[in-house]
Amino acid sequence: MKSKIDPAKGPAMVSFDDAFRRQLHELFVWRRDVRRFRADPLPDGTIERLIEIACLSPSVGLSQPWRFVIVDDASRRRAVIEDFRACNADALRSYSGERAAKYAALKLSGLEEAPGHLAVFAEKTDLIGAGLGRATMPETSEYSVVAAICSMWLAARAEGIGIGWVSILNPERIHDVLEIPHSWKFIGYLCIGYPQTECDRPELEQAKWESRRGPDEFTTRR
Ligand SMILES: Cc1cc2c(cc1C)N(C[C@H](O)[C@H](O)[C@H](O)COP(=O)(O)O)c1[nH]c(=O)[nH]c(=O)c1N2
Repeated sequence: MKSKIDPAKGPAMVSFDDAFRRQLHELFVWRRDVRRFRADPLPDGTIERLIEIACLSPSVGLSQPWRFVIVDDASRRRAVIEDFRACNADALRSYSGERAAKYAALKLSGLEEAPGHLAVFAEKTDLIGAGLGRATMPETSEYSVVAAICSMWLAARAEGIGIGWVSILNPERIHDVLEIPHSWKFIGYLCIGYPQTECDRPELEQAKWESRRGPDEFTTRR
């Protein structure tokens, strides 16, 4: 990718004002994990553009370990949906009583309706970055890919597009269905499309499964 720096003028400066910062905060508040999609298709090139943004994300040693697989093929999509149904049924069996009833009522993927399907992997063996930063923490490859997904998630929301992350899947089955090299680790399966509704609260909170807690609960000082 070409740098935007003009060698004659030096690096371009960019700054962000208060109005932008307020809007950015709204973007964080209104980004949602979306499971309910409208049927409208995504304009051509949308997923490719979101991938381009994801590729601007930080990565350990600049290793860019993200690998994206746009899943268009109907039979592969069906196989992913079947795998989700099987894994979700297994997950339901792990709960009992009121929790089980609540779990059964949740909608935990938009796989059937979403116009876009994107599987995301981390390449663990590639030499890009020459191993910098990974020697003691090889899992930083996966962290880098999660960072890329988060960038894409926010960028999509900024243009009214919803993303839903599906992890109720068997990674080995996803590898088989999509014919993925063994060195790629499955990170997540994303449903992409226009959301039916907008909300500033997580759907799991609305369903009284869990609530978003304040930062004090997760922050300490040493
Ligand atoms: C790694 C990972 C994996 C999953 C998720 C997220 C992440 C980060 N989430 C979405 C999750 O439920 C959601 O982010 C939280 O409930 C908070 O809601 P908002 O994202 O703020 O709308 C998610 N949601 C879902 O319906 N099915 C799923 O399989 C998963 N899996």
